[in-house]
Amino acid sequence: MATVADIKEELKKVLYPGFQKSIIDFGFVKDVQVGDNSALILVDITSSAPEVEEQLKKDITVVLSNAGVSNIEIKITKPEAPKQQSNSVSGQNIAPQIKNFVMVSSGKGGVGKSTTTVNLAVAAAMQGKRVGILDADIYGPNIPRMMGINGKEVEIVGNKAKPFSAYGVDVMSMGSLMEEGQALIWRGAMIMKAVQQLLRDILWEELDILFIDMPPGTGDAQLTIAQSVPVTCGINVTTPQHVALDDSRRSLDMFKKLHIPIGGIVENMSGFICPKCGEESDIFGMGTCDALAEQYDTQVLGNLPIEPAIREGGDSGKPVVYCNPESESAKRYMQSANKLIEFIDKVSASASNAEIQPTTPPGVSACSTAASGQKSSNDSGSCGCGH
Ligand SMILES: Nc1ncnc2c1ncn2[C@@H]1O[C@H](COP(=O)(O)OP(=O)(O)OP(=O)(O)O)[C@@H](O)[C@H]1O
Repeated sequence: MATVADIKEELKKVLYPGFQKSIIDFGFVKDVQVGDNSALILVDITSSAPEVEEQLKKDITVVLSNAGVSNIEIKITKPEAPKQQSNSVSGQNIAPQIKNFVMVSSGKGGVGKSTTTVNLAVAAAMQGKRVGILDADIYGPNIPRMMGINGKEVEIVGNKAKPFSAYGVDVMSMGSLMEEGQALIWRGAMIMKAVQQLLRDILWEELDILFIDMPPGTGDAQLTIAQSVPVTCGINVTTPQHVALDDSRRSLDMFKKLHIPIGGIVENMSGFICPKCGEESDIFGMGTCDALAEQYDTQVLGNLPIEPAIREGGDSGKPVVYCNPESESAKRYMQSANKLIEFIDKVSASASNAEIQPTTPPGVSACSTAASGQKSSNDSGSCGCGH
């Protein structure tokens, strides 16, 4: 017969959905009682989402059945879901201690979105702002490497995770919380839950600006963030080629549909600065974002050249803006951050997400019916609701 200690040992295999830690390590298992081939497990969780409870019941049952326990009773207590009227038009903010949220997006991967996030955030911190980075790029969370905190253990305080601190910036990444490759199979409801946890279950201090590095494209994660907090503005990172600009338009259209003010466009890999002679030459094109910015009634925050120092800074966890402040790119990141801060100051007071609140119950996105057992109209992970 399994003892209480045996059962607890087995429960260490049950990870809290969206996190790398087990329900035992989180301290969520409040009581274990064993009888003749039976076990009663009491679990107290912090999420009110029904899909988290469902997932845990399934995982606990599998683990204990495999250990030979046949009669398993699981009781899960959780906080009551926030009340929401079906026709709710009130805005939501699940991280009210943060003054401004900046969503950093790109039409596609590899254009330098994370690099830009890191350098703009560090530049803003160097200008005296209290800054955080939330790496919500679940498909390629590379902020930890770029900020030099790769592989560091997350500190848990109570039921929450403490952000890391690097270059004067608070940082938390999906990459620090989940197993490698774990998110690749995520769809709809799981992505939304994970993204909300990054805002709610992380011990963010009072911040002036939280930069949110989004997964490329326009999907569930973008919509969830926009519904969960009033995003002050969105910025788009793109390379200058016309094919890249087409993808950027989708990303800029998404900001418009989500009622997010567009803070500007960063034209990355705009020309090449030779490390030997310092001369700037055109590779992918330069200045192509000016027309795009005009079309969307916004500004170009900066033109960042291809500069080996930027890539080296990313790979070695030493952001160029901090570690090589005399470089041309560091100066341009500083100017871009300045422009962004000016924009934030202008629109901060009016940031609201009241117009995009879901009319579905909490925990179920207006865009995904996965949690209610129906198949989503768009199973590719992107939002199918027209937003
Ligand atoms: N201006 C630049 N000069 C030189 N290298 C750059 C520049 N911008 C980005 N890079 C390099 O390009 C690579 C891709 O950048 P990054 O990871 O920031 O892109 P991303 O858009 O966030 O990609 P993904 O969304 O796929 O994670 C990195 O190795 C980065 O160091």
